[in-house]
Amino acid sequence: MSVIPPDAPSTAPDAAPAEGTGRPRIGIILSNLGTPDAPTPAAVRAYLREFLSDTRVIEVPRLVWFFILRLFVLPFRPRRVAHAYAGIWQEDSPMRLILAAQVAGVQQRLDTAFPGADVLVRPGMSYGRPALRASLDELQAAGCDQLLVLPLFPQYSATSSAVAYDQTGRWLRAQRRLPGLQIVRDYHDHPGYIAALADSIRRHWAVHGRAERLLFSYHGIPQPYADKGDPYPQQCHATTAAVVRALGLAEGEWDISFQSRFGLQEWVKPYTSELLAQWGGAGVASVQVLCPAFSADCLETLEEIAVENRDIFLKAGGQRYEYVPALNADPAHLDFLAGLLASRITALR
Ligand SMILES: C=CC1=C(C)c2cc3[nH]c(cc4nc(cc5[nH]c(cc1n2)c(C)c5CCC(=O)O)C(CCC(=O)O)=C4C)c(C)c3C=C
Ligand SMILES: [Fe+2]
Ligand SMILES: [Fe+2]
Repeated sequence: MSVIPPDAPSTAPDAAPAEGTGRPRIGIILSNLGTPDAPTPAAVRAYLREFLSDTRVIEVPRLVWFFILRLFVLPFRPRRVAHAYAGIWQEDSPMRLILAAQVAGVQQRLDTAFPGADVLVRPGMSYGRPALRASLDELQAAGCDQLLVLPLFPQYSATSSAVAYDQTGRWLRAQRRLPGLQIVRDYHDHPGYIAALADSIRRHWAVHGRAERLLFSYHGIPQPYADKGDPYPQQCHATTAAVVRALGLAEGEWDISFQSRFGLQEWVKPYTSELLAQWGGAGVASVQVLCPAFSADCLETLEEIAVENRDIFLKAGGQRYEYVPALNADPAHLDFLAGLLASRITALR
């Protein structure tokens, strides 16, 4: 369970802004969801306990969920999920490795764009390591008095992006000397992001040729969350429409679906696995799947989409299945992210 810091500001003296440069020192956090420390049941259990204790993610009444989580989820799920992580693990979790590469690439681009300026870029996970709040501590200790937080969720959801706001808010609550702060809420229809996605598909086509269908598969959320006003599904549809326009796709050449369903509730539909099974059975021979909600490859893309859903499609009768990788640390993605941040930095100077 995450520990909320005390409301009173810390007794430690806050670092002063950088002196002598005449410019504010700017700290940037690239934030993602978080991932276990190791592909083991113990590490996955610790990760799931923190993640699934967040009321942003699970809206079941606390006492009821306390028992469900401890009696039915944490004793069983970690073993199965750890096995899935073991299948995608590199020297570390892909999400953490990719975030480190994204941070390095954005730092290098901002150093070039703002020569002589003090811009520090750091990674920050909502759950697990490196924690968003620890990176904020680090930036503050380095004297940053202007902070920019960029959650790497292109489409806003209360279950993902809002957690980065919550973590930042908890950190602020414990500070006496507050920095200037901006948080990027979403970039689901930003022309640079749409261009980077469309370009990644064109590059995939250049190597592999085209398939009969292009499927845009997004991480799902429970349908009741959408009914209560979470704009995530609309933003997923808007991203898809913009990429479809950029690629000039015709009706019938593409579709949209939602993956990663968890629990017994109804989630936003159609479900990726059901749609792929239906297509395979209906004679669709080839499909390419893109996951635009994920700025970095992770368990949900490398295992659920690239392995599990491939099996579903091929077993149902499909013949060719390809996953188009996430934007990760592609130069076009890093250029876009650095450009998005540069426009905010310019407004600060
Ligand atoms: C109610 C449960 C969940 C909601 C709502 C949810 C929303 C959501 N998640 C992401 C991005 C990622 N989720 C990832 C893993 C993951 N997600 C859930 C549950 C919900 N997600 C679980 C339980 C897990 C862990 C794996 C498992 O037990 O099945 C990941 C991958 C992390 C990794 O380590 O690789 C990402 C990324 C978004 C964008 C989102 C809402 C839009
Ligand atoms: Fe998730
Ligand atoms: Fe999943």
